[in-house]
Amino acid sequence: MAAPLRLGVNIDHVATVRNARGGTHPDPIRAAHMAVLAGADGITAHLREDRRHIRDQDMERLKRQLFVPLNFEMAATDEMIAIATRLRPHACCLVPEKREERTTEGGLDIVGGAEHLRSAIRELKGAGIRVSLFVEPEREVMDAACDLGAPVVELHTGTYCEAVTAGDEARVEHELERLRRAATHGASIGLEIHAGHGLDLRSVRAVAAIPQIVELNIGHALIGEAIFMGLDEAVRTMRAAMDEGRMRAGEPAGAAPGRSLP
Ligand SMILES: CC(=O)[C@@H](O)[C@H](O)COP(=O)(O)O
Ligand SMILES: NCC(=O)COP(=O)(O)O
Repeated sequence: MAAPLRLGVNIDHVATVRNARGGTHPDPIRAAHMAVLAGADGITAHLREDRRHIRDQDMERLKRQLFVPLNFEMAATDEMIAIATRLRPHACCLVPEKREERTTEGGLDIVGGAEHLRSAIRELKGAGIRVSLFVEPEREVMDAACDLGAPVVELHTGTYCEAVTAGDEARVEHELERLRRAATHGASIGLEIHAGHGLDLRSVRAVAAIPQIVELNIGHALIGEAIFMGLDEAVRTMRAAMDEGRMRAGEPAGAAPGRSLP
């Protein structure tokens, strides 16, 4: 039987709206608390090098105030590693970052960047942080992540989500199959499998149905829906869609709200 499926709510874009006016409203930490009350199992925040949304103080406050696991997304730079090892969040997800990009454009280059990543992983693990690598859903990438000593991978779902948005059924099936194969192989070699990027109410069920995936991290679509239905309702609706996807595959519903991560 598959493990329960956790929901990590990414609050980056609450900070995007706050920063548009340079003040303190809306507060991403208040949003994090609301998301947890609505059923989020954890909170994800990406401290980008250019601080375009989440800021250092947000990470400090999240670490101090949250009672659920904090997943700190970051590039594997010396600056970010120093911040993370001082804050000691539950988890760090290492992501590729380009200053000019609108959002994360692909998984980490874990072959070209292997030696740098290996030492970043070692340092973060040494601080007691659970490390995950944001990667493309490919078999060789799973093997390389395992070789680097990462206990967790987050499969990049962006390409699959683009196919869903385009209504291209053949591509949707192709991308889903890549995710299924990578999840199956990754779990078989001992990796914990997460997934995320671009997921919304149309795309989430099929990913939730992949039994090896134990955590989904979702942000932009949720915060966008919150404008129309409120954050509480948006999180509950997403949670219900995830559980529906999991159950369709004959698996149990998701984790109970507030359940702690391994
Ligand atoms: C790694 C990932 O898929 C997301 O967290 C993404 O990095 C979000 O970054 P933005 O919120 O800046 O789009
Ligand atoms: N790692 C993915 C994440 O945290 C959320 O990505 P998105 O839903 O904002 O695209």
